[in-house]
Amino acid sequence: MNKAQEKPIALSIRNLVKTYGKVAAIDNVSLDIASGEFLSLLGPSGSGKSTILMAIAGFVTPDSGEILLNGQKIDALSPEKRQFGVVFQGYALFPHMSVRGNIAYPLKLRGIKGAELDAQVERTIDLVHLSALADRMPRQLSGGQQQRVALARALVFDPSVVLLDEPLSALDKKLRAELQFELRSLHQRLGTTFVNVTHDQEEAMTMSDRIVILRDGAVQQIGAPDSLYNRPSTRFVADFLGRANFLEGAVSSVNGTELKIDVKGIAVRHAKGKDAAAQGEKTLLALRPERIAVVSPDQAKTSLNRIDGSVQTSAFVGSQYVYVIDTPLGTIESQMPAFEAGPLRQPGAQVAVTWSPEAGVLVKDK
Ligand SMILES: Nc1ncnc2c1ncn2[C@@H]1O[C@H](COP(=O)(O)OP(=O)(O)OP(=O)(O)O)[C@@H](O)[C@H]1O
Repeated sequence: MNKAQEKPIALSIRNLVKTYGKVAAIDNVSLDIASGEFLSLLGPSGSGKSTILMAIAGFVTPDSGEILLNGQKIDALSPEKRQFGVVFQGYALFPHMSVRGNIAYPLKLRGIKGAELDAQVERTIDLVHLSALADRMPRQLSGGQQQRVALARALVFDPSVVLLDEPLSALDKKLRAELQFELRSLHQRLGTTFVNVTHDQEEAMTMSDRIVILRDGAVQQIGAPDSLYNRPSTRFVADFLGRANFLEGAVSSVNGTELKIDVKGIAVRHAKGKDAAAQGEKTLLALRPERIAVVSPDQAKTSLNRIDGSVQTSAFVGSQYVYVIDTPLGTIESQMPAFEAGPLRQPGAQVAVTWSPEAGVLVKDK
């Protein structure tokens, strides 16, 4: 059980279904979101992320199932009555109001005035680092600054839950990375419950306490970023969250701690860990590229799996070398820290590919 799960449940989704014609946009989804948790819904285009978020917000009416906030059903409440903070792509800033005016608006709607209004607005402006820009109009702001205003507008009235739909997708890569970190830091200071929709795996991993992986409207796997990354249960999850090499084979022998897997006639050692598999069983081994080293054939340690091969493609990408190696097991991708790996090996170089029996994880082929 992770830390977030020990906290009280803020939002519960039970058996939610929403179909459009023959498409199940939400296919029987159940989820508990802990109070103070940052949860991301992650999946490819069309997997149902936005529809789930819109159902939570109250803009989409589910066919069946229920949504509870702090144990109370909210299905019949209008979006305004749910009192969530929202940052959606379509929710633009009011162009005729200054930054301060935009941020004050939700408080004015709620009848807050005078010194209380001013104090809450200033506190929120500080929180998102907009003090120097508070009197500007939206058109005088960059994309990232506008996103900060939108976030401040969603936070200013202290909502218990904030819903974010691809809040950073319009920004360039560097700014997106900065704001991901800022949002994470903001969340860690505030302890508000956040539900975030994204199709960007890095963004989900950076910001979230837990990630829900969706496919065709259904939940594939839920977990903390590290547990999903290190222990994906299916090929789809391993492939969607990061990169992976997949080796198909069958168990040729089992001892106390290790399996031997026959992959194209080659014995691959795999430390069982939590993976149980019986002799003869078909297996799919997922191996992250950064767990695979490319070394000179004479350097390979005997304690590791070791396959000879030749470099097909190599690239230097700043912190890492990326290799694609032709081997009798098929092509294998490796990523190695560049600072300790010597010079980049060129296409055609004869090498050995090595990895520890602990490096891989058995996944279901779906
Ligand atoms: N109003 C609608 N009418 C008909 N079909 C819809 C409607 N809204 C969503 N869908 C369908 O439901 C499925 C899920 O859509 P949804 O927008 O929730 O996916 P998503 O994961 O958010 O995708 P994206 O990342 O592209 O925004 C898709 O097949 C989509 O075409």
